[in-house]
Amino acid sequence: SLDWGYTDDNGPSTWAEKYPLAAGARQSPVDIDTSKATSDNSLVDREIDWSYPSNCSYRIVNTGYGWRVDTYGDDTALSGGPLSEVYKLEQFHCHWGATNDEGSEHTVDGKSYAAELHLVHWNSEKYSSFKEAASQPDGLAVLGVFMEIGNADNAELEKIISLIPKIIHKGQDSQASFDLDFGSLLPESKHYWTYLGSLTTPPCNECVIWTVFKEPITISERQLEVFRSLKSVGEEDAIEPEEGKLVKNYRPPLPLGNRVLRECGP
Ligand SMILES: CC[C@H](CNC(=O)c1ccc(S(N)(=O)=O)cc1)c1ccc2[nH]ccc2c1
Ligand SMILES: [Zn+2]
Repeated sequence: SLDWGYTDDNGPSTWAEKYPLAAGARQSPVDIDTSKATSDNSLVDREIDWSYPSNCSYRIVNTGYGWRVDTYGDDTALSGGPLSEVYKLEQFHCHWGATNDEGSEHTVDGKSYAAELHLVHWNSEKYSSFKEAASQPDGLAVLGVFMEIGNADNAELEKIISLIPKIIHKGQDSQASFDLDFGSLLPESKHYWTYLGSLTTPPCNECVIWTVFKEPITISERQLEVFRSLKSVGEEDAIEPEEGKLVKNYRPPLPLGNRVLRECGP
């Protein structure tokens, strides 16, 4: 069985047994209590700036915990906002729930969204590899984008969704350099919250500067169902067809504690 996962016997409440960092004081996700967010001048008009060439995505893989698109970071850049250096895009992935009233990892005043997209970057100015950066307090920068159910398909997401039938089982991947307009995967408004946190999956390293956009993007119910058709087990694991489906892969919020939650944007 999986070392960790999202079922009752290996889910988030059990992670600290094997991954002690999961019990730390700087864990993610958190509930964004908007009354606690400070819009101090430290971020005033320090908008977050990103630049991604449309051909930087080269592979989609079923990690057993969801899908992940691997990217060439060379010509990508994330800077500004809470970041002091330029970070490069390493990969992006998504978290979702079994029903549409749950699924995001961060919540806003207790409200969950149907899913949450994570664009994972690393501090290539200070560190020499993603893995090294993942062991540093300012090593990674993750952009969180809420996804809510809309009537129309999200055309950019459809390019990813059309590849999912090729990676139904854990470990399968598809080398597809697909053209993606990241602009459509990010909200129009650059209004965001930011705080210091962690990876939301084991080993839960406390190495992430989180930036969560306030404005959600939309995804259709059909597209979300395709995410839920992924399996957490390999092709060789002979199990019942309905078993092993990745119907949910989100970690519920952890206490913000005495961390500062900053807000920026119009
Ligand atoms: C250090 C962990 C890392 C694997 N995990 C991740 O890269 C990762 C990235 C983002 C998020 S989220 N949901 O917060 O955005 C969660 C996990 C990782 C990277 C390289 C490694 N080499 C050997 C082991 C190993 C583990
Ligand atoms: Zn994530």
